[in-house]
Amino acid sequence: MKVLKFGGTSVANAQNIQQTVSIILRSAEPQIVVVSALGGVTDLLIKAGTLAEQTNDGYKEVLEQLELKHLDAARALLPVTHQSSCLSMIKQQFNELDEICSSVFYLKELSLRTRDRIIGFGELLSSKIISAYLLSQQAAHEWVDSRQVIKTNSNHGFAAVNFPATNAFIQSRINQSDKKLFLAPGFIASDEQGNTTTLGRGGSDYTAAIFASAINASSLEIWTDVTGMMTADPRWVSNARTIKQISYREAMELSHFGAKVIYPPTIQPVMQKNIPTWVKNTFAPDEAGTVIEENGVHDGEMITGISSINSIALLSLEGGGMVGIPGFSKRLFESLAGEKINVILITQSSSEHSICVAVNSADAAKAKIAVDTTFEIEISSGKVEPLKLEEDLAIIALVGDKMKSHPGISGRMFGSLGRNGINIRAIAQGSSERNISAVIASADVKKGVNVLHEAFFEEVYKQVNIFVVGLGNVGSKLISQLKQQQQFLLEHLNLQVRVTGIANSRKMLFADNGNDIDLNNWQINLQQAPDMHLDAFADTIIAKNLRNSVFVDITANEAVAGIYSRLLEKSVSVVACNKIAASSAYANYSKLKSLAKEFNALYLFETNVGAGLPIIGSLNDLRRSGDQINKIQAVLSGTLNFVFNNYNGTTSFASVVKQAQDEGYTEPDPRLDLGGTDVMRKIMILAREAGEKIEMDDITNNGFLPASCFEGTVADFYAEMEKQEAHFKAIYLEAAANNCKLKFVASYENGKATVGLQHIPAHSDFYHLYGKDNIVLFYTQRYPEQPLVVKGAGAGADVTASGVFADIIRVARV
Ligand SMILES: NC(=O)c1ccc[n+]([C@@H]2O[C@H](COP(=O)([O-])OP(=O)(O)OC[C@H]3O[C@@H](n4cnc5c(N)ncnc54)[C@H](O)[C@@H]3O)[C@@H](O)[C@H]2O)c1
Ligand SMILES: N[C@@H](CCO)C(=O)O
Repeated sequence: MKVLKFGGTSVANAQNIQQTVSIILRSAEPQIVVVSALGGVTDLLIKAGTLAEQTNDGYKEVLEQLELKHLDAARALLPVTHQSSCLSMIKQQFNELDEICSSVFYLKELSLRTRDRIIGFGELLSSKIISAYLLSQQAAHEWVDSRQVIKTNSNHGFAAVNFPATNAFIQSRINQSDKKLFLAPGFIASDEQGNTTTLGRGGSDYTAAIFASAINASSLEIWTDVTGMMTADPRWVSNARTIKQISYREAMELSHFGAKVIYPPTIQPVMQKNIPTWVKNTFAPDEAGTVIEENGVHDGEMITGISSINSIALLSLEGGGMVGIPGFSKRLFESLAGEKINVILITQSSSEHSICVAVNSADAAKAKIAVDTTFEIEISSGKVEPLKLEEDLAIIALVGDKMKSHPGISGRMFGSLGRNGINIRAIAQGSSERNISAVIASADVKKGVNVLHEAFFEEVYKQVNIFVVGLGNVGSKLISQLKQQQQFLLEHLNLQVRVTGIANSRKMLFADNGNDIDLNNWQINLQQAPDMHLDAFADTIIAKNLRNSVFVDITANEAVAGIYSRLLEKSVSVVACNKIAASSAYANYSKLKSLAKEFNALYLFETNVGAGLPIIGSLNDLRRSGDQINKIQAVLSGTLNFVFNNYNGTTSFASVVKQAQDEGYTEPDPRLDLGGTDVMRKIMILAREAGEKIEMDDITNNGFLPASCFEGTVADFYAEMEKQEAHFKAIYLEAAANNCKLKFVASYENGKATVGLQHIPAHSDFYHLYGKDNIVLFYTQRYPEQPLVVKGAGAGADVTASGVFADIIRVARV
C-alpha cells in the first residue's frame, strides 16, 4: 500500500481536483490519499478568526467568500444528482464555523485551541468534497477522519504526535476495512480530550508521512506543483534542474533552507522506516520527479542543492570578558530559548572573543532585549558589549552528502562568492560536512544562489553579463563581433556572454531580467529607450547585481571614466577602451588598480595603447616574469602614422587628417591625436605599467602643430590647418631632403618620457612602418640590445573592438 499527499495547489479548484483524482485512479495499488485545504483557504480561515477576535465583523464576509469557493468547487465537480448531500455538508460546516467565529467575536478571544478548530475546517471540507467526487466516479473508498487516528498532545498550533497510539489507531482503522482506497484530511489531529489539534504549517506532508510510517507503506508520494526538488529555487536560477535522487538527510537540509517543496518534519517518520518518498508534479505527472531514499545517489555531483533563507538577523555577543570562562554560551542560548527564539546558525571563533548566532529577523528585537537583560551586569562592567544586531541578511547554503571529506568545496564556494563581490558575514559548517552555510546581505542572495549554482552545477558554461557604454565606431563593431562570436564562445570556451545593458550619450537600454539585448535590433531599440543618465546607468548595473558583471567603456568621456571606482567597489570588472582614467592623475590610476585587487575585479585597458595589439599584455608578462623595463621606443599614433605616410604635399595636410578621421583612426576629437596628447597618454600608460610613477606634466611634447590650430572648434581646427598648409609642407620637404620619413615618436627611459616628430632614416626600425601601424620596442634586462618588438595596425574600429573583446574574455575566464 502507498500513501499519496496532494497539496493546496493540486486541489485549488474543480479542474485541479479532477487532475488529482485522475492520478489517484490510475494506480491499481491500494492507497491512502491525504489532501490539503483548497489553495489559499487556510490563510483566509486565519484571517476570519483574527478579524472576529478584533470584533471586526468583516469575518462574516471572509466566511461567505470561503463558503462560495467550496460551493463553487462542489457544483463544478459533481453531477447535479450527487450535489445535494455535498452542498448541505458544506453549508452545515459553515454554520458551525460561523458559530465558532461569532463566539470569538463576542468573547474577543481567539485561543490557540479555537484557532486550531477554525483552521482545521479547510482540510475537512476539501477531503469531503473530493470524497463526494470520488463517489460520483464510482470509486469505492473510505473517508478517514484523521482526528480519530492521529493522536497528539495539546500543544495547539504545533502538536506533538503520540506515535504508539497513532500507529495502532491507523493500523486498526485500515485493517478493519476491505477498501483499497482511503481519503484523509491532512494537517489535523486530536488530543486526548478529543479537541482538534494541528501539526504546524505544511503539516499535511507530515500527516501523509505518519500514515506511511504506520502502515509501512511501499512508498510515499508528495504531489505538488513543481517537478521534484530542484538544485536551486527555479524562480531565481533559470538553469535549476530537478534532483533525481537525494538522501533523507540531504532533503531535510534542503527543505529546512527554504526549498518549500516538502515540509521538513515529514522526512523523519519515513526515514526511520526507510520508505522511498517521491516528490512529483500533479500537473506533469509523467515526469519522474525526485525520489528521497536512504543513500540516494545523485548525478555524480559533489553538491546536491543550494538553498537560502531570507529575513535573517545576526546577533553577536562580543567581549574580552568571555574568554576562557565557561557558561557564557549557555546563558546566551537560554535567554534566547526563554523567548522561544529559534537559533538558525551558530558560529564561535576559537579566540572565544565572540559568539555569533543567526535568528529570524522577526525575533531580532526581542532577542536583543532578552540577551542584554541576561548580561546586564557583564555589560555594565565592560566584560561584554551590548548585543550587536545586524539585519537585512540571508543565509545561503550548499547541501550534499558527498561533500564529506572532499577538500576544496568551501574554497570554491567562498572564492566564487568573493569574485562576485559578495561579502560573507558569518559561516558555519557542521562536522557532518553535509551543509556549508554563509550569512550574506539579503540584496546579494539571488546573485549568490546563481553564482554557486554556476560554480557547482553549470560546468557547461559560465555566464558573463556585459554593460557597454559608447556605441560609436568601436562600440558598434564590438557589438557585431559579439553577435557573430556568441555561439563559438559557448561551444569552445563554455562562455555565455550576454550583453545586458548598452548606452550612448543619448539613450540607455537594459535587457529585462534574465534576458539579454537583442543584438540584431539594438540600434532601433536603443533609439526608443529612455534617455541616458550616467549615474542611473551605474545604479542599474549595481542594482541588477548580476554575476560576472563587466562594464565596458568605449567612449572618450571623462565622466564615464569617473564611475569606474563605484563599479569596481561592487566587484564589477571594468574594460576600458577610453584612455582617460589610466592617463589621469597617478593617484587615480593606482586607486583604480588597488580597488580592482581589493574587490576581486579586473580593470583592463589593453586597447589604450596600440588598439588591438598585445602591448600592455606583453609588458605585464615581462614584468610578472621578473624582467625590468629599461627603455621604450615607440610609434603609438595610428592617426599620425597614417597622416605622415600619406602626406606628400600634393593634397592638403588637412584633407589627409580628414581621411584618417573618416577611416575611424582618430580620437572623437582629432586634435588630441594631432597635438600629441594621445601619444603622451599612451607612453605614460606604458611607463606606469612599467612601474614608473609618472604624470602628464613629466612628459615633454615636441609638437608640430601651430598653437592657432587649437583654438575654437574641430571645424575651426580643419580650417586653420588649411591656412597653415605651408607650415606642414615645409616640415615634409625638410625630412624628404634628408631622405627621411616623418614619425611621431614616443620614448621613455630613466623616468623621463618624450614625444615628438622625428626624421627617421632608412636604417631605423621605424622607417618601414606603413599605414596606420604602431610599433613598440621594449628594451629590458633580458632584451638589452635586440628589443622585444610588437608591431601592427594600431588604430581602426575593427582591431580596437577585437582588443576590447579580448579583454572581456580575459575577465570572463578568471
Ligand atoms: N578608433 C580607434 O582606432 C581607437 C583605438 C583605440 C582606442 N580607441 C578609443 O575608443 C574610444 C571610442 O572611440 P570611437 O572611435 O568609437 O569614438 P566615437 O566618437 O565613434 O564613439 C564614442 C561613443 O561614446 C558615446 N559617448 C560619448 N560620451 C558619452 C557619455 N557621456 N555617456 C555615454 N556615451 C557617451 C557616444 O555617444 C558614442 O557612441 C575612444 O576613447 C578612443 O580613444 C579608439
Ligand atoms: N586615435 C588613436 C586610436 C588608437 O588609440 C590613434 O590614432 O592611434
